[in-house]
Amino acid sequence: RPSLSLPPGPPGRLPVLGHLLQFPRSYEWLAYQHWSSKLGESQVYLDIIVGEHIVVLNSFRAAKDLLEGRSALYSDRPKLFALRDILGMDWLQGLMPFGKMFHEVRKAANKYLSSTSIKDYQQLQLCETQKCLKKILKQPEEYVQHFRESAGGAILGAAYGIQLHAGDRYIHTVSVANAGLSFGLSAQAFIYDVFPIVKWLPDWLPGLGFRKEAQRFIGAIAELPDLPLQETKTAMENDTAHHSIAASMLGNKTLDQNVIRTVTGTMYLAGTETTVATLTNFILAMVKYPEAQCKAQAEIDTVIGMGRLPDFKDEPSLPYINALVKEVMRWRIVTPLATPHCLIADDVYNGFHLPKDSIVIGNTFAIMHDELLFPNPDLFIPERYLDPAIKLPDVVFGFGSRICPGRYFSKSLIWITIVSILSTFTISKALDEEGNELEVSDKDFTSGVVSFPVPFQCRILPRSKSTEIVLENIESDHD
Ligand code: HEM
Repeated sequence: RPSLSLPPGPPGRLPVLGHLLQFPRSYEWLAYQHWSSKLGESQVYLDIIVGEHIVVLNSFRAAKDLLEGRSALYSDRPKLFALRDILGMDWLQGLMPFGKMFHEVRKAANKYLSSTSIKDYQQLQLCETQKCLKKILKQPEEYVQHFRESAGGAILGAAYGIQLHAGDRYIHTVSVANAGLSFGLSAQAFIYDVFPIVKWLPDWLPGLGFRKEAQRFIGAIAELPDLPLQETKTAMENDTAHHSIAASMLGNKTLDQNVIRTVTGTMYLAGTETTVATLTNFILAMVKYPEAQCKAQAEIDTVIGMGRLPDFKDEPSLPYINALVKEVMRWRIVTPLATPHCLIADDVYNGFHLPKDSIVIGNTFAIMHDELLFPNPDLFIPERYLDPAIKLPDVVFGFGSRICPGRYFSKSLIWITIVSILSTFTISKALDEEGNELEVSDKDFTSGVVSFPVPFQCRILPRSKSTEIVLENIESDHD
C-alpha cells in the first residue's frame, strides 16, 4: 500500500507546511470543485502539515462508493478539538466518534425521526406554517425572521412539546449556538488539530485569541441541550406535557439520559438554520424565476383551488410542486460540504492510497452541480425532476451511516411551507421609489457550515382578496 500514490492535490505543496497556504479560508466547496476539474480527478487530496490529511470527494460515484459502500470505514468524525473541548459541543450527535454511544444515539434518532414517526408532528408543522403565512401578510419584509420562528416552533414543538412565542430566548440561543458551530469549524479553530501543542500555549500569543472569542458562544451552546429538556421534564411532572420526542424518550426507561439530551438537542441545533436557509433560497428562486412560480401556482389552482389552504394529503397530486421543492434544495444547497467524515483505517480506491485518519469530505455542492448529471446546474429548472424514469442522485442530506436523520421531518416542513406560500402569495422583485424593479443577485452567498443567500429585498403580496380572507379566517385557529 505505501507504494501506491496519494490522490492528486493542488500545485505548490511545501515540504513541511504541505498545502497549508492553499487551504481555502472560505467557500471551500468552490475551491475543491475547481481543483477537481483542473486535476481531472474526482478525489482531491490535501495535506496540511505532516499528519493532517484531507480527501475531498467531488463526484457522486466516489462519494457513493466510499461514504455509502464502505460506510463502516468512513463514518467516524474528525477530532475537532476546538468545537468539542473549547466550545463544549461534545454532546452534538453530528460530532460523535463512531463508537458505542454514537450507535445508541443514532438508533434512537432513526426511530423517533423515521418517516412514520414524523407523521405525528405534521399537524404541528401545518399550524406553524399557517402562523407564518399570517405573519408574512402583516410584515412581508421580515420573512426570514418569520421562517426562523416557524422552523424553530415546529422543531421545538416536536422535540420538546414547547410552544414558541415571538421573541423567545430559544430563537436567540439557537442562532448564537449555530454561529458558534461555524466559528468552531473555521480555519482559526483548525489550528488546534493541526498543531496540538497550541492547546498548552497562552491565549495572549498572536493568532491564539480563539479561546477568548469563543466565550461569546459558550453560554448558548451549554444551555441549548439542557434548558428545553428540563422544561419537558417539569411539564411531565406537572402532567402538562404535550406529545413530543423528548416526552416519548423520557417515558422509555431503557434509554440513557445522555442519549435523550443528544438526540433532542441536536435536532434543535441541526434543524433550525438549515430549514431557514432553504426557505430563503426558495424566496430567491421565485424572485429570479417568475415562470416557475406561475407554473407552480397554476398547478395549485387546478388541484386545490383558491378556497382552501394546502394540506399534506395534496402531495401526491402536485408533481410540479414536488419537483420545485427538490430543485430548491439542489440549486443552492445549504450544507455545501455536508459534515466531514473521518477514515477509520488505511484504504485503497481507484489505485490511490487513502491514509487512516484522513478527514473525508463529500462535496455535496460539486455533486449536485455536476453538469453531466444536472445540465446548466446554476439555473433553477424544476422540470429536471419531472420525469419519474430518470433517477437523479440526491446527496443534499449527506451520506451513509451519517446521513441526516432529520431528513423526513425536514422535507415535510419545507414542502408544506413552500406549497402554502405559493398558494397564497406572489413573490416578485422589490420596487424602488420610482416604481422600477430592483435587480437581485443569485450569486452571493455566505460561507460557513450553513450557507445563506446574502440578504435581498423582494415583494410578497397576497394573490387576491379571497386569499387574504382565507388567511384572515385561519387567524384564530393557531394562536
Ligand atoms: C434543509 C434541512 C437540512 C439539511 C440540508 C440537513 C443536512 C444535513 C447534512 C448534510 C448532515 C451531515 C451528513 C453527513 O455527515 O454525511 C446532517 C446531519 C444531521 N442532521 Fe440534518 N439537515 C437538515 C435538517 C435537519 C433537521 C430538521 C434535523 C432534526 C430534526 C436534522 C438532524 C441532523 C442530525 C442529528 C445530524 C447528525 C447525523 C450524524 O452525525 O449521525 N437535520 N444534516
